[in-house]
Amino acid sequence: MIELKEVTEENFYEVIQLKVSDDQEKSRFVAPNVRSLAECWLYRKNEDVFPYAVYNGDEVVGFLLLDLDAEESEYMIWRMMVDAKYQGKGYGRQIVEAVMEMARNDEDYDVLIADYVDGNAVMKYVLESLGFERTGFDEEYNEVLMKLDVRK
Ligand SMILES: CC(=O)SCCNC(=O)CCNC(=O)[C@H](O)C(C)(C)COP(=O)(O)OP(=O)(O)OC[C@H]1O[C@@H](n2cnc3c(N)ncnc32)[C@H](O)[C@@H]1OP(=O)(O)O
Repeated sequence: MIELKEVTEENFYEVIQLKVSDDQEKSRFVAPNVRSLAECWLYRKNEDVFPYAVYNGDEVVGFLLLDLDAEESEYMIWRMMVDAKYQGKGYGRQIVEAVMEMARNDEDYDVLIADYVDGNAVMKYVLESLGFERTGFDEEYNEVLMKLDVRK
């Protein structure tokens, strides 16, 4: 079972050392975690971006970046990744399920969105199998836009 914990001084180095596979990196499925953390600093005044270290027991196995849009009542999985050596063990699915639970427990929010780069078969499968539906395609970023109504 995974656990989401705030990124702190304690786990920061582990988080930035996490890596996806070479193929996933070449396909640009996700930005490096160090960039995501830099973006958290950039947008810190908005107070709506939340980076998490994903733990399995004492080990940091992945990273999650949430972006909350209160006006649109939307939770967004901006970025998520599982280190290449921990992939295929169910952690990716558990991350999405954990965010679904957070959004459901937050009465101000109705919708969860997550966009993936076209060709990311694992992310497509995980989101579709959890009930997300395709709402469009972003030509600029080559991303499939996915949405889940968490109130249904
Ligand atoms: C919003 C965004 O951030 S989109 C970007 C997401 N991040 C990335 O793509 C970065 C690189 N990839 C990763 O970090 C990981 O592969 C993740 C996060 C996408 C998935 O994490 P994992 O821990 O490997 O996933 P998990 O073990 O939960 O398996 C997911 C499912 O995909 C299935 N799967 C594996 N390979 C494939 C494939 N090629 N095609 C379709 N499904 C597949 C698995 O069988 C599993 O199915 P199940 O849940 O029914 O058993």
